[in-house]
Amino acid sequence: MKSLNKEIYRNYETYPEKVLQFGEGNFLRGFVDWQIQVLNEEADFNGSVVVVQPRGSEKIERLNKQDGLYTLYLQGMKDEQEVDEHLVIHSISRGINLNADYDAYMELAASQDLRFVVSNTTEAGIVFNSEDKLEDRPQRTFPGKLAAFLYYRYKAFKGDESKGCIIIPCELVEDNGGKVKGAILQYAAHWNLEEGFVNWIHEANTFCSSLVDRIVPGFPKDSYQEKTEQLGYLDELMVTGEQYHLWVIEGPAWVKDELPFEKTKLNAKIVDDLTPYRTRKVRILNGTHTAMTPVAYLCGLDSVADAVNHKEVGAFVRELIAEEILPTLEGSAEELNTFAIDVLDRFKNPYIKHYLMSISLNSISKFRTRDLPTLLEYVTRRKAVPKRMTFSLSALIYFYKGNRNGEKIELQDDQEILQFFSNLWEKYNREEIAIKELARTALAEESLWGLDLTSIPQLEQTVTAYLEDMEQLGMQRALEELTGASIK
Ligand SMILES: NC(=O)c1ccc[n+]([C@@H]2O[C@H](COP(=O)([O-])OP(=O)(O)OC[C@H]3O[C@@H](n4cnc5c(N)ncnc54)[C@H](O)[C@@H]3O)[C@@H](O)[C@H]2O)c1
Ligand SMILES: O=P(O)(O)OC[C@@H](O)[C@@H](O)[C@H](O)[C@H](O)CO
Repeated sequence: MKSLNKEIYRNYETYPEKVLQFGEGNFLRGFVDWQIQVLNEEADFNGSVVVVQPRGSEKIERLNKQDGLYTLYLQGMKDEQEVDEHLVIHSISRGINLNADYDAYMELAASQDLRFVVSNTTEAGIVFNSEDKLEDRPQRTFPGKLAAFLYYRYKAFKGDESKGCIIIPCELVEDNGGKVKGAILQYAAHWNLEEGFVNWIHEANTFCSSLVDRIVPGFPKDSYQEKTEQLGYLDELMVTGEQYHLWVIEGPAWVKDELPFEKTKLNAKIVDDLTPYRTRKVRILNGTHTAMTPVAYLCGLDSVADAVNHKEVGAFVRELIAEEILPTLEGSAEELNTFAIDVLDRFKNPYIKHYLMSISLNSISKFRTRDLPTLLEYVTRRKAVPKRMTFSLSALIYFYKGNRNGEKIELQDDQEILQFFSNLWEKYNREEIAIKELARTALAEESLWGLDLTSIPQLEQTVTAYLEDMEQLGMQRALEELTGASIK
């Protein structure tokens, strides 16, 4: 069978290269590149995307082998109807392998057409590394690469202020636009770049923070064969995602003229302040994902849909949202409730299999940013610990024991974090410490949570009790004890 490329798929227009994209991952391909295609088709955006890989080069080579083409499945509810559609995305003109062809990257910096930069380099990507040099080909970090790119552009156009870029990071990090700009300025200072460049960064470029929302589980490993037979071609870059999408971009109103979302069916908006959208999404959607994962996985479940459809786990998830997450958020209770109902419907999407293990990646830092604020706010408002969120925290500590019914769990987190928990559970297994001490040591570790959690009244005792239940009864029965208790 042939592979997807422009020999077998020719039916599309090509456009000037207007967007530089840092990241070749599933999310950007299932979200931004699809939106660029819709902007071209419905609003004359007239632009294509050049992709660079923030680290490595293997996926860029695969992208180029397919001439930037790939099949996107969008499956789920749309306007209250079930929709299962797929289309070939052709908005990517090419990928540049920065290790092999850095010159092409420098040439792109001098392009008249280029106007936008987008990125998704995970929570770990927006960083400064003092070892990066301007002369590196390429620099190690994403901001290092972008700082060099913008400097070549500044030089190529002799500081022309009309040649700046609109930079829209998509990383799920607060103030992502400000953080990228801060890192660029740090590189400018570190590399002793001239004041004119720093002024050009401020005056000619617009850094827009953004909030993205679409569940994109990515490559359909369970249904790839079936999909390939239906399509009649091989596609290593196939992506699956839900129908729902929201892109909120914080920036000046004139950005609407350059990104004409309003002329399209896209659920994308340019706003003055994205904070309310972000807090709501991160606490309700991502927070619930992260909080349910260790509980559901240790009950023997593998996907988000399995979890919300399970009697006890589903009830746990719904009560967690209703009783603990929503009451700790600011804003209209009705709007928050509607958003939460939609999120639960999205979790049940029968078309996509969103694996709990993929959500579990870096769970400790995710709990810290997505769930701990709920726990702390609840304690402040109610003067008591939220029992379901505390149960999740206990389940998370239990998950890092690394064992499900005798099978090893492939934990994915920073090496130091994995080592910390492995040492702790080994001490417990050797009977050197009891659960109480294990709970205290884990909760007191500020490097994990950003604060000493034993300072929260009743938290240590509650976590100890839940961990004892988990150890003695197993997760399913420990959960039954909890939900049974909550019904009384
Ligand atoms: N998949 C989703 O449903 C979804 C939805 C919204 C947001 N996100 C965000 O996207 C990220 C995951 O992206 P994905 O789902 O496309 O996964 P992916 O594994 O397909 O892509 C990850 C991308 O991040 C890059 N990357 C990883 N670590 C990096 C680092 N230290 N420095 C620079 N680049 C790095 C990789 O090169 C790759 O381009 C997460 O941070 C998540 O919060 C994902
Ligand atoms: O992608 P992660 O690993 O940061 O988080 C897992 C999920 O919570 C996340 O991917 C959501 O599905 C997404 O943020 C929805 O917009």
